[in-house]
This record gives sequence, structure tokens and C-alpha cells, in this order.
Amino acid sequence: MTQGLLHTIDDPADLRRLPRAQLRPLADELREFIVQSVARTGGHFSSNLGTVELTIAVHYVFDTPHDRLVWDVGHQTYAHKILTGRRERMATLRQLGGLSGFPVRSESEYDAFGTAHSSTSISAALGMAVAAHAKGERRRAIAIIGDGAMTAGMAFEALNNAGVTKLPLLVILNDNDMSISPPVGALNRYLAQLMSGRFYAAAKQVGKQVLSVAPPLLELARRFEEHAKGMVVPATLFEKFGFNYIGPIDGHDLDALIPTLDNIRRLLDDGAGPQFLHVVTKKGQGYKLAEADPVTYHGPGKFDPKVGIVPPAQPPKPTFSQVFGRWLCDMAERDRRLVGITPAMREGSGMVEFHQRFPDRYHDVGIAEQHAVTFAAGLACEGMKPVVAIYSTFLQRAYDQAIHDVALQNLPVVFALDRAGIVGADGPTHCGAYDIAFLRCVPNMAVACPADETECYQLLTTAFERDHPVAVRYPRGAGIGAPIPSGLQALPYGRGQLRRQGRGVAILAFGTLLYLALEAAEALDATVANMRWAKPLDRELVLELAAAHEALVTLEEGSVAGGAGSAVMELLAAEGIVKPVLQLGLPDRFVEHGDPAALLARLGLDAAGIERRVRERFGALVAARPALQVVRPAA
Ligand SMILES: Cc1ncc(C[n+]2csc(CCOP(=O)(O)OP(=O)(O)O)c2C)c(N)n1
Ligand SMILES: CC(=O)[C@@H](O)[C@H](O)COP(=O)(O)O
Ligand SMILES: [Mg+2]
Repeated sequence: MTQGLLHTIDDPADLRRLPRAQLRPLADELREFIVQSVARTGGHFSSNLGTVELTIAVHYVFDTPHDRLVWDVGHQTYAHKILTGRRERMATLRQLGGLSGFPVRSESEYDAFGTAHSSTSISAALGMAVAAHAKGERRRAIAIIGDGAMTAGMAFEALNNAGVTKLPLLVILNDNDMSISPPVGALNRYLAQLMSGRFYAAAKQVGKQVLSVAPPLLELARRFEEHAKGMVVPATLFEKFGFNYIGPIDGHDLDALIPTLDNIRRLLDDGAGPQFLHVVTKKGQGYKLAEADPVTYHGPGKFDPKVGIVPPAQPPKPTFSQVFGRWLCDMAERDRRLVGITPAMREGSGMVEFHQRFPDRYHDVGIAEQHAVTFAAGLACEGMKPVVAIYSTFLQRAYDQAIHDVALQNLPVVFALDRAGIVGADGPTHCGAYDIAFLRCVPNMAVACPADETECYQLLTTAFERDHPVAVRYPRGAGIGAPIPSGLQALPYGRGQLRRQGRGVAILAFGTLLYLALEAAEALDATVANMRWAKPLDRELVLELAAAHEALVTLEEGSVAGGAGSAVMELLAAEGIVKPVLQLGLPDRFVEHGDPAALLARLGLDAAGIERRVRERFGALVAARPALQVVRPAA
């Protein structure tokens, strides 16, 4: 292996100066760099190992950043970051102040479009192509999209729009036959057909032929098109959409990738219109453990690359997702009407066991949040009891479906809203900041905010027993470690509880920040209520607390704007109660990536921050801070 080649590449211009023969050793070095780097920081692993050659080839052939390159999801952009001047900063990946795990426009001119929520790339690249045309600029637009991301309706909406243009747009389908978990649905079956032995072998031959002969450009392009259209894969779905379909080709073979992309570049320049390149890669390529188990290696924490991921000796506290998974199985045992739905997040949502035990009642619908919610509505119409497990940030995609299809028809759908609040390393794209605000304004919808694991389990039961839509929101990771109940007991609907009696100030906590409020309240001698429901609000409790205290503090891991604190303010205003209220929660700016505890502290939402902010605002109403005892050393 050539030593130190990677360190000579600070920009794709450096890459383009390399002779073709050096690209293979460069790819090997780059892959090894990613293995070592992600093992130290954690991050998306198997997808990045699969796109090393594709990244090199695209930057080698196209004129980035002048040509616009849009990565779908963007979790596979580590090679891209490394080759575009960010190699040294990979050690800071996904940490506070460090590189994002996704493309971000403010991070580099090579990140043409910010992504992380999937299936946006074709729309964005098309927008760029149309803009270039409108401005009279000659540039190409390239979208790289995975087979998982391709299942979303939005990707097809974009193909539908793009296919009637004549613009220089290239869509590269990076088909590794995996989403986070094994892929699902009819499109996956179709792609598998395209990759079936006969077609794939023939396509590889085409790649080699293109390499070995060098006829004049137009003739080459014509023959290439002929091969792709007529001889290799006749009339694919993508051709019906108006694209010129090319492939499938081996996405780890630079000798197939580069001449193919070269030819496509010429087709784009010759006005041949939108092109669709089907590339076949392997998730985890080059790291045996990840190749064998791409699911576990999708987004691991730190690990020793020589050993791989080792399960902890002691089982850690169950995460909220696991508590949900347990509840789902327990409730499925009790109620045969229960149906579990995930939009492609089986592992993250804690549904692996449910899938194994209740395969007929488990539905992974692919990356299709809108469909997931309306599908649930249809099930509910027929008397089933659907539970949609969905990350708070991804429910944003299905807002109209939640309103128009579920709430308006008052259907009993349970939304198990995972990753509500700060998520940490994934950052602002995945932060579950808005669900309380955007759900509590929807008629018929209720929103529960469990404070710990016990309550999460119980409130899911309450939600399931209601005859209208209810969202139960809980954060990423584990809570305080409260036990999972042994029976399916519900908590009362719309009722909170008093947790600490103090004086002067009452803190109304919504969700898991309750325990930090209790800590802060010890020093403040404040009252603390565990509100449990952002909607319906426990009106009686709020009014009692308002009557018995000089001031109120609301606390939530969600946006202050429109959040649960706003609900309290609305109630006070409706009752004509004038009371000072401090609203603590997520501010009106996006929360960056980083360690969740550090982020909470930075936002003044850890125990010390809560205490400090209450003192700043209501200092005269709370217990004085004990004076510092200065202990002088004996003389
Ligand atoms: C709207 C949305 N839903 C779900 C996700 C979570 N998610 C991230 S990557 C991924 C799988 C993507 O599969 P694919 O596009 O094939 O890429 P691969 O992981 O195979 O490289 C999913 C479901 C997301 N990022 N955005
Ligand atoms: C890229 C993406 O959307 C997912 O891979 C996400 O990073 C998973 O997050 P969790 O680790 O919270 O499941
Ligand atoms: Mg994939």
C-alpha cells in the first residue's frame, strides 16, 4: 500500500491530479482511516465503508464544488469530508464544537446541501439544476441516494418532476441492499431483480468494454446508451420516469466506476437529460465484522477496531426505547388488536423482540413516515389498535397525516414518540424539540410526558386505553433507572402529581427533567410538580400551585415557544390569573451536536442551571444559598 497518499489530499483538486493507478491504494488508505477514526469517535460506520470508492470516483470525475453534489441522509459522507479538507478534524466528529456527522452548508463549500432526514437529495439537486439553467450557468447536479432512502415517496415525487426535464442531473442509487435493518417492500424486490446474476454480470462486462475501447465521444455515448437501455436492462422503472438508466455496476470497482461516470458526464454535457446510475455496494465493505453485521455497525459508539464491538459485561439500564419494546410485547399479549408500525427504525425504536414474537402484527413500512401514520389511521378505522413508533424529529414529516388522517377523524392511534428532546451526537437535524408545540394545538390529540421508565410504561398503557390519538414522548437513552412495572396498570389520564412541597416558587416539570428539578429544588426549597401531561393539562393542579406560590417555573425538554410552559401561560391567562412565570426549555435556536449532558448544562437545563436561572429571576422568593464556608489550613 502506498504510504501517506491520503495526507497529500487536502482538496478534490489534489485528488484529480493523481494518476488513476493511485486511486486504488488511496481508497484502501481512506477506508483504513475511517475505521480508525470512527472507532475512536463513534459514528456511522458501515455506510461510510461502503461509499469510499464512490466518493473518490465522483470527486475525481466531476468538478466539485462547482458541480453540486447532494448526499441523501448524509450519514455516509465521512470519505467526502476527509477528501474535502476536513481530515484533521475527523477526531472531533459529532462532538460539541466539532464536525457534524452530516453535510452542513456552513461547514464546507463542498456540502452543497444539508441533509440527515432522508430522501431529499433528488429534489434538492433538481432545484440546483433548475437554478443553474435559469441563471445560465453550466454546472451538473448529482444526487447520491441509498436504496433505503429511495423507498420514500419524496424521492419518487422528485423523479417524477425531474424526468420531464432535459437538465444535467445525475441520480446515483447506492444500492447496498440494506436500510438500517434489512430492506423492505416491493421496490427492494425490484432492485434485487435488477441486480440478479444475468443483468449484473452483463453490466460488469459493459464497464470493462467501455474501458478497453476508446471510440470518439459521441459514438461511445451512443453505444453506452444502447447498452444501458437496450441490451443490459430493458425498460427499467427509472426509464419510465424519464431517466436514462445505467447499471447496475460494482461500486467498489474503480475501473468500472470512473469510466462510467466519465461517460455519464459527457452525456450530461451533451444535453442527454437526466441520468440514473445504479451502483451496487456492500455496507461495511472492508471490515469483516461490519460486513457480517451491518446493523450493529450502522452507528456504533467507540470500539477497539482490532476487537470490534463488545457487549458490556453488565447489562446497562434499559433505555426508554427498550421500555417501550417491553410494553409493546406485554400489551400485544393482552390485546390481539395491537399492531406495531415502524418507518424503518426497528432497532432504534426497540422493536426487535416484537418483530420476532409477533411477526404478523409488525409492519416496517420503509422510510415512509407519512404512509406509516395514514396506514395506522386505516387500521384504526377497522377496529385495530395501531401503535406508531416514531422518532419525534421524523414525525415532523407526517404532520398533516397526524392532523388530517388521525386527529380529525379522532382515531385511536398511539404515537410512541422516541428521541423527544436532545439527542446528542446527531445534532439539530434529529433533536426532538417541537413535538409538544406542534401536537398540543391539534384537537383530539393528547400528549404525555413520562418522567421515568415506570411512568413511560404506565402512560403507554393509559394512551392505549383511550379512544382518541395520544402521543407519549420519551427521550433517547436511559433515564434514572426506575423499574419497569410487572403489570399493565394505567396512570390517570390528564393528571399530574405533587413531588415536593416547598415555598415561594413552584416548578412544573414536564418529562424527564423532573429529576433535575427535584435536585435544584432542594437548594431552592421550591415546590415541584410532575405534570405528566402537556395535554390535557392538569388544570386543577396548575391552579392550586398558582394560588399557593408567588411564582411558577415551567420546565420541559422541548421548545419553549409553543411548548408545555406556553400551555400553562394560556391557562393562567384564560383564568385571569396574573403570576410571574419563568419558562425553561429549549430556546429559539437549533441545538448543536454534542454530549447530551454537556448540552443540557450549556442550555442551563441541568440542576445547577435550573437553580441558577430560578435564583436570577426569583431570588427573593427562594431559599438563600448557604454562604460558602472557607476552611483555612491550620497555621
Ligand atoms: C426521514 C427519515 N427517516 C428515517 C431516517 C433514519 N435513517 C437514517 S439512515 C437510514 C437507512 C438509510 O438506508 P440507505 O439509504 O439505504 O442508506 P445505507 O444506510 O444503506 O447506507 C434510516 C432509516 C432518516 N434519516 N430520515
Ligand atoms: C442517520 C440516521 O438518521 C440514523 O442513523 C440516526 O443517526 C440514528 O439515531 P439513533 O442512534 O438515535 O438511533
Ligand atoms: Mg442502503
